[in-house]
Amino acid sequence: QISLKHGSHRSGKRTDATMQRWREYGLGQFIHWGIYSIPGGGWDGKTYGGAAEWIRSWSGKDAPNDWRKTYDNLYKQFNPVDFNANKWAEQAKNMGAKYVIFTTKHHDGFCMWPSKYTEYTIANTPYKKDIVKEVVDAYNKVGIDVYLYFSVMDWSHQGWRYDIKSPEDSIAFESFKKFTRNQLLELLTSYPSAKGLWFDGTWDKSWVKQAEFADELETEMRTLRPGLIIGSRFRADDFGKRHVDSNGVMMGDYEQGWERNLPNSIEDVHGHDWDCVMTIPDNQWGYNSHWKGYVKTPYNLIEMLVKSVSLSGNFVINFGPDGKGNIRQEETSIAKEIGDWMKTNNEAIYGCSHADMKKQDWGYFTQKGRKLYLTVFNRPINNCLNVEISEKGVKPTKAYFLANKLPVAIQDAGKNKQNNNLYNIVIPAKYISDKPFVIVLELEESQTNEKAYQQART
Ligand SMILES: C[C@@H]1N[C@@H](c2nc3ccccc3[nH]2)[C@H](O)[C@@H]1O
Repeated sequence: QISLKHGSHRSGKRTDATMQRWREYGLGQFIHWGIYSIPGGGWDGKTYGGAAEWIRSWSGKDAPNDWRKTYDNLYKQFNPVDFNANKWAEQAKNMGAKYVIFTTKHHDGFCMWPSKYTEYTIANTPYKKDIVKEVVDAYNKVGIDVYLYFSVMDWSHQGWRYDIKSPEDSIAFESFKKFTRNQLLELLTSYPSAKGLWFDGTWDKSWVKQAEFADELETEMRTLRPGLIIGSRFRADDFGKRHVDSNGVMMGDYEQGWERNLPNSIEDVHGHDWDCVMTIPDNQWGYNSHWKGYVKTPYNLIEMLVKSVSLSGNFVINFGPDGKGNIRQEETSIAKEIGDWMKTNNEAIYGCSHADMKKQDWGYFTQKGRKLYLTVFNRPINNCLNVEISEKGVKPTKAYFLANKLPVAIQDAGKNKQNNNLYNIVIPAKYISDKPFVIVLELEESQTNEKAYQQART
């Protein structure tokens, strides 16, 4: 056990109601929208390969000439005439998202809210109005919780440094730290209904060296907003360790490392709460006019969602509106397809978590109470879903299609060395589905609970 002043201040999951609500979301929407959405990964008719929200950082042959000056003047033309936060919120509601993470400020430093601490904000654009407020109000109105994305790294601020290598760096970075704290307290004060902050841009040495400052700032924010949810990406510990501290204890309230990546087994999760944030194309968060490479289908994304919930995590799908405030057609049709699936099957997602069951090839188990939800992606040729019930002596009581409650047969599938609690759930051969479907398997009360209950009665 290494003695730490600025490591994790809690071990194990948070048990408060606010965090339990977060745990039950299942599906979230990420929105990356900012000045980078104007060029959309290209300029002067040329498109570039990198992640479009990083376009300000491109240079040389990868960017138009004199690009930095051009980029830094783009805000003067930011006027998203098609932006309608209520339309976005409606679409997210229909998709089945329970929370949204919205970019208040990305690495380029442009603020989508009228911050008092810099001129580089929405207030100084033709649009003028407070976009963060419009998004918060619209999403809250339809019952979707809002989380504010905030990039600590801020290329627009004079005091930003990638590392602190001189007294000058140190003085500059002190002004940057003051600015960052001011903006975070400003966001929490201005948007009190925001449930949490999703931090990014915290990997550079300059910030990693601020263990004490970041720890105190986190404490200050949590005091200002009791229940605030902050992930493991915000701060590093006394020795620069991120996400988990030098004693292997997770920092923050949930593991925030699953970016465009998913855990593969419950062992990868280490008992943490976690979210996975995922792009629809390969690696574009901000709007890119020319998606290159593979674009995930609705069913790729639904499988990732079900896999996330089966491993007790949340799955967050990214949308990148264009410079005029339109959500592109590809994203709109994916949202619709996912929403249609969720309307039928969301009972297998909301409030569900990992089931202690052996992973099967046909798909995934999620669980809520004594109900197991079997989401089938790979229907076996013999129509038999193998199920091994891990809880000793616990038997299934009934099985049925979630969609229409029609019963399905449960076959005892004999015994083997490791487990004598094997069953086949038999899908009727005549049942045809071109989409993933869910079978509910209800279990008896667990023996341990039952025994405890009986003892308690005596
Ligand atoms: C949620 C995502 N995090 C940002 C990001 N910047 C990175 C730099 C290096 C490696 C991964 C990165 N992800 C992406 O721009 C997006 O905002």
